Amino acid sequence: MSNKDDIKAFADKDGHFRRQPSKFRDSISREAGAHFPPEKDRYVLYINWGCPWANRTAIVRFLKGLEDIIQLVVMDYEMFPEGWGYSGRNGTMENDPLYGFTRHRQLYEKAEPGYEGRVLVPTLWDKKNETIVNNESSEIIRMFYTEFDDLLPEKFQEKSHPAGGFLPDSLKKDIDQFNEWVYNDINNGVYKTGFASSQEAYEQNIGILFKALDRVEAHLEKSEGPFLFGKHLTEADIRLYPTIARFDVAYHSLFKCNLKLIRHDYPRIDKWYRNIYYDEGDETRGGAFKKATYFDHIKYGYAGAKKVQIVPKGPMPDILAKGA
Ligand SMILES: N[C@@H](CCC(=O)N[C@@H](CS)C(=O)NCC(=O)O)C(=O)O
Repeated sequence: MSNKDDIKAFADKDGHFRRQPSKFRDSISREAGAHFPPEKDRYVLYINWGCPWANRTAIVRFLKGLEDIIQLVVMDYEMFPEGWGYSGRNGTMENDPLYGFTRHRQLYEKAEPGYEGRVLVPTLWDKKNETIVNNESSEIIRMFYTEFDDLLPEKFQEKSHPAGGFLPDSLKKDIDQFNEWVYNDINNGVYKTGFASSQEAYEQNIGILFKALDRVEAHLEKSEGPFLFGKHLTEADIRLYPTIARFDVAYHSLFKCNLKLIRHDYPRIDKWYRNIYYDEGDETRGGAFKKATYFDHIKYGYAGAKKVQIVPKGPMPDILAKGA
């Protein structure tokens, strides 16, 4: 294994972390003749509960009511020497339910013998063609919004969503623009800060990260709320949530993103976050976000990624109470 393949040695020579693009980029499509058409019991979503990118996809699977259509396989939060895998600990699977594999790399090798790229979660697997459809979360969530609608009851279809879908045409441009800086400076910004291997790279990225959080706080001040783009949940909320849910409990300590805490210093972001986490109504389809948030997996997962033996306990509680 070369240094570059080691998740714990992410930064380049100049000290800056640069994320590698995901390799598998096919699509499930409801168009006639599609190679990966939407079908019940055909696709499997592999995740762990620590990973924020995997978290988005699990959230959308719940939000769309796809639980009976797309199988979910939850691996350990621990990164083994060979990468992601199975242990049966903490409610995770004991091994791959399709093939009995103990490491996720074996699935990538089944899809592509001799595979040498990164073994990532989330992974969307096609049981019929025995291959990986896609391992890029931003694309997987968009397939989940629309491509299974013919198999879903009307209430879960995009046309029934009060805003016209999680990515409504009327907001698509604004949400795409919002996603872009949120991805660069926040979702990936925490990694650029946490995996920086020089003081200069760390200080540069932590400044960018907190400026972007200030920008979200200002955005929420102007928006009618309670969501980022108004009265209804959209992709912008789905993509920001996993990072905020990890912020105080993991990034603040383990990734040294410690200029401020969400709960103390960003009242609007914190209110937005708690509203989404605790919601059990129609907007979150009965609590999709809480169901997909496992604080212990997050804390232990990031401690493992940073090779820290002792898992920081605080701040407590993991999330402030509903009406606090
Ligand atoms: N751009 C990808 C990133 C996925 C990703 O980096 N996942 C991490 C876990 S949080 C992973 O599997 N890392 C293993 C590695 O890089 O070797 C996505 O959004 O799906």
